[in-house]
Amino acid sequence: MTKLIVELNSINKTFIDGEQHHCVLNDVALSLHQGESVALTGASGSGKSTLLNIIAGFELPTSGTLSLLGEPTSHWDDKRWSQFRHQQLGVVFQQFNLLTPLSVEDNIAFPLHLNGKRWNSWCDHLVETLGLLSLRKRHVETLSGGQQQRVAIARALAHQPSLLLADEPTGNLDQSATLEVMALLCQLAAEHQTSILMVTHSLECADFMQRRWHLDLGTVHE
Ligand SMILES: Nc1ncnc2c1ncn2[C@@H]1O[C@H](COP(=O)(O)OP(=O)(O)OP(=O)(O)O)[C@@H](O)[C@H]1O
Repeated sequence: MTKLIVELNSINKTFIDGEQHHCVLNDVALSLHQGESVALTGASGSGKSTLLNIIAGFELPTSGTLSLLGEPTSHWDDKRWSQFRHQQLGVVFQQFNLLTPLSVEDNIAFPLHLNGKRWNSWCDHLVETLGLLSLRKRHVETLSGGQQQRVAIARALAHQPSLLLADEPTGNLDQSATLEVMALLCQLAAEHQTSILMVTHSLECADFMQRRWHLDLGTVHE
């Protein structure tokens, strides 16, 4: 059996808004192994981003346990969370979240700096595969949406993370760019057995993933 990258047990998340208690996740139990890919689907407001935020440590569950790479996170301090995010986690956002004053190359190198690493042959491979070779020195704000999304993917994979969280990574792209970017994302993640958890509203994108988790009324159906 391959390594367990994410394990959620009896996860509950309730947001309190004044007198109102809003239960978003109800007794969620899930596991994601090394190299597996999962599409996370569900209606707007069903809790997809909340689940991603809990796995990335940006939000705490109300109750339940989260283990990452086999380690329970309940006693992790900020330093341990930062270490996990810098070394093991890659994130692709719908709005790219690139560092706009920087070039393509500097954006991709950013996670390497956080880990005390230097540009290497894997980065060259990412740049070439994602069609960014001629754009390396360009400032990211001068690029098209599709080009920026490819930079975001390169940046998320540059440090060879164990886990890639992607929130609607092709939400801003047209149909043909979506299919191309999805295929590249899967190919590159597979090269280092990176597990993927991807939020999507598109069944076409979901089909690129091996499994599907559907969130409905706080519960995940596979
Ligand atoms: N910080 C917060 N405080 C209060 N309620 C919140 C908070 N964050 C999220 N929620 C509520 O939790 C529910 C789930 O939100 P979430 O953003 O996880 O949904 P989603 O499935 O990602 O939606 P979408 O597809 O529209 O992005 C929503 O009803 C939202 O209003």
